Amino acid sequence: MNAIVVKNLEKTYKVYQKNEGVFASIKGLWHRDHKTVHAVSDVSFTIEQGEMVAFLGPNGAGKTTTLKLLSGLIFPSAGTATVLGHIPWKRENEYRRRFSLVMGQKNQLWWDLPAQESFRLHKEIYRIDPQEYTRRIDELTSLLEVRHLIGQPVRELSLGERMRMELIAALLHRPDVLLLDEPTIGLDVVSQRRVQEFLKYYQIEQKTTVVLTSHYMKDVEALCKRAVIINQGSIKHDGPLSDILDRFSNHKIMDVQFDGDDMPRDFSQWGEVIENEAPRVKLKVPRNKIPEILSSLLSKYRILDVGVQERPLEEVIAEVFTEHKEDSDHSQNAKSELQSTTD
Ligand SMILES: Nc1ncnc2c1ncn2[C@@H]1O[C@H](COP(=O)(O)OP(=O)(O)OP(=O)(O)O)[C@@H](O)[C@H]1O
Repeated sequence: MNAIVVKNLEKTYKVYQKNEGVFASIKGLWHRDHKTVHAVSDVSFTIEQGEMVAFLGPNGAGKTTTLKLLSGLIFPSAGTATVLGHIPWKRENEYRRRFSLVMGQKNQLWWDLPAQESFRLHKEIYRIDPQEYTRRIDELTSLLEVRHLIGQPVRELSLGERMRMELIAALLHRPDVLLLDEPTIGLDVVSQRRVQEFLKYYQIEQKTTVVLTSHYMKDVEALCKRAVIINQGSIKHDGPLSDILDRFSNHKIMDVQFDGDDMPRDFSQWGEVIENEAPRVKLKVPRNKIPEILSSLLSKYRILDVGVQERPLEEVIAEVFTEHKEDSDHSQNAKSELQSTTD
């Protein structure tokens, strides 16, 4: 059953353009120039109940805007979306009780008070039974290892501790849908790992539907099987995470261990050297040429060991983003060229 259904969703903003100079400022009093920003244009996807999906894209791609639309914080310019059968921007109380939005860059807890005061407020807002509340606080604080910190003002907590408190506040009412916008941003590797492990455990236990945006591919690899890639407001890929490597990476990494000095000086005919710690070399090789390269190397050199790996997801995704940016830059250039020839 689908938990989230998004169809042709659009969000445009009209942004005031202020030109430089005194004259332009005075002119701006009478006449204002505007430009239209297409934060999200024609986005469609569905997410099944209990699925955990990565929502990926470069800066400014439209991820946060989509999550804000799904939370009902903003209204769309066009299109529809339902989350658990509710239209988010109708802001029905029943819907508010069933989802949570966590933004890594925004503090939702009271800064000067201990986290437990914010938790108590959530208890009242969501009308959580007192016994159930105590049970959930116990469970969440011990899973996230912050039980000893709930009496300390939030401003005194480290970023990682605060983020864990934010997650507790978001999960106290047991939402069926959890929207996570960069939940591990700025955290050190240990805190990131802790948050990942917690989310993995919690999602399996509670079967919560989760949409996760993260620039940190370790989060994505650890937590999600499916990825939706958005760039410049529209969806570029939607499918299993493993497909991204198949679809977008034409290369693999070949790790070759030569026998002592019996190795080539120049590898250019086989591939690009990624790492050379002679007698061990890592080569980026075309995916479809692996058997050919291997037999060529084996026929010329004594090789002790060979391994073939996928390229790091991080690298491939970064390339996908750049490719789409270049595509769009090219089409933009083509459009302006066309414009100038037709003018
Ligand atoms: N309130 C707003 N007014 C005008 N433009 C906006 C507004 N909110 C977002 N935008 C623009 O919409 C586009 C998408 O922004 P959004 O915050 O959704 O991107 P994002 O994918 O979340 O990026 P990041 O990874 O940097 O957080 C950007 O170009 C941004 O400048």
